Amino acid sequence: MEARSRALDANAAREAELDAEEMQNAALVGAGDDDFADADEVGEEGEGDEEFHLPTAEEREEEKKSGGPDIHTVQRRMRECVRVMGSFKRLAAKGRSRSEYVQQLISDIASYYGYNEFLAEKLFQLFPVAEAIEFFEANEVSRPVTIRTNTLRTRRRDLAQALINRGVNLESIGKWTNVGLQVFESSVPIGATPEYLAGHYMLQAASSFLPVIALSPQPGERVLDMASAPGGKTTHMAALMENTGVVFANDVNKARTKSLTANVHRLGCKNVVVCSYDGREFPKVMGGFDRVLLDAPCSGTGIISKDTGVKTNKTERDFTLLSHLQKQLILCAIDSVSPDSKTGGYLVYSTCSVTVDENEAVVDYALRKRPNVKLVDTGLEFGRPGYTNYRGKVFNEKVSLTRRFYPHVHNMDGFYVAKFKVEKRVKTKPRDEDSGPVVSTSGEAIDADDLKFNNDEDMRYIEEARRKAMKAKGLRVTTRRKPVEAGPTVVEATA
Ligand SMILES: C[S@@+](CC[C@H](N)C(=O)[O-])C[C@H]1O[C@@H](n2cnc3c(N)ncnc32)[C@H](O)[C@@H]1O
Repeated sequence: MEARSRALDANAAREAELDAEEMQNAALVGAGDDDFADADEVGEEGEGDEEFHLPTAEEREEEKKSGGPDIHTVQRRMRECVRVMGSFKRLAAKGRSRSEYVQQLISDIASYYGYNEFLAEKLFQLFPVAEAIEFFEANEVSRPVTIRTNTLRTRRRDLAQALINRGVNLESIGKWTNVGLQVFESSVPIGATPEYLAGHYMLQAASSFLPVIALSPQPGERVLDMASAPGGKTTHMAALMENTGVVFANDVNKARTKSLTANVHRLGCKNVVVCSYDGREFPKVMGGFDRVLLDAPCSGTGIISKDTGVKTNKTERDFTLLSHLQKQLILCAIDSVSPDSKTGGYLVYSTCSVTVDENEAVVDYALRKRPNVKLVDTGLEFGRPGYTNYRGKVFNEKVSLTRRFYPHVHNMDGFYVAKFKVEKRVKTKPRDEDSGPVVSTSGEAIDADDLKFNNDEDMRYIEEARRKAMKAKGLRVTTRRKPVEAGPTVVEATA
């Protein structure tokens, strides 16, 4: 009886959630002005004379076999599905479920925008229905060209003047940055002007300014940029530090450190040391930093408008491997920060991806494995709060202090920023001769084993993802492999 009542409560809660989502969708549909947002204007019956029919699973199969529907059918179907899902109870066809509309919509999004269905679904799930369409639409449009003034060489107003004199039409990006300029049009190539060659600016996406602003490195500090090539953020940090202290600019990829070194020289950064280690070797190779930036290797789902290959070249396995690598890197980054730093003791974690696996899940994992760190405000003036509850996963409530940035909301690349304060680890009386339980800064006792990177756990997920990927490709699935100690593949994306 009790269980039944709990189930009814859960159902009612889910219904209420869906109703709220419907209202939000309806508001978005009403507010937007893109192709899909005017769905309601065509009235209760939908558009055109022909009544809309949601294809059955069999009809969808037939459609696929015959080479897929024409673009107008797909467009109309997407509009209709968005409209129906904006007010499901009222508009859905009798006997058809919400998941049938969702499946159809995801499949149409994939074919219309050119994604594989796996990624289309993963990204679709991040937003209410109508907003998801806005996100996919925004990925079809290039973001504004932006540059960052190198304050080691010039002032923004002098740079703006010099470029205007060369026929560049530009404006400041926004109040949140005093070094950014947005280029509207230019009669000269912006990556080859004398000012560019003299290092007066860096061609850099606006979103890339955010983690450095959040980290806020100070003059005289010792800073690590753990994954730094080609150096957009390293050189920004060097400038904020006024060429004092030291920035260790590391990247595992030796070839990429060439462009990093070139940028360091061009921009006149004298406080940068370039090195090439796997980030997972820190802090063994070096530690005790006042601040660390981990601009992690990621899937690049925030920069699809720049790299359209992401639409089709990512599988579930890639996300599992990346999340695994990101978790390993973030623990090493935390351990490289000096909790005794007089001026800092901070880590910023960022990615140019919008998936939860690469962002909130990694941050939440770090909080669980390192009880001596806490999330703090990023200090950024805008951005949506990180998810604390996502599709059944519940994260630490402080994850709401992290920030998400989206192309359709902020007109910049999709991005994620989290800022941690690292405090001292406190040990209580030893359990045996050489090790004792660690307690969190809140005094909670933590099992020492729990602090280690759980390789086996992640390898199980990786193996499962490999099997699924093989199945999806129609390949025969081999017997389950034992977890191996192999380092994950590095999938790169530049911000
Ligand atoms: C998002 S990009 C960094 C962009 C850079 N921060 C910037 O602003 O110009 C990620 C970088 O991580 C590097 N990387 C990948 N795996 C790594 C690892 N295990 N250790 C250190 N760097 C790694 C890649 O070579 C790539 O240059």
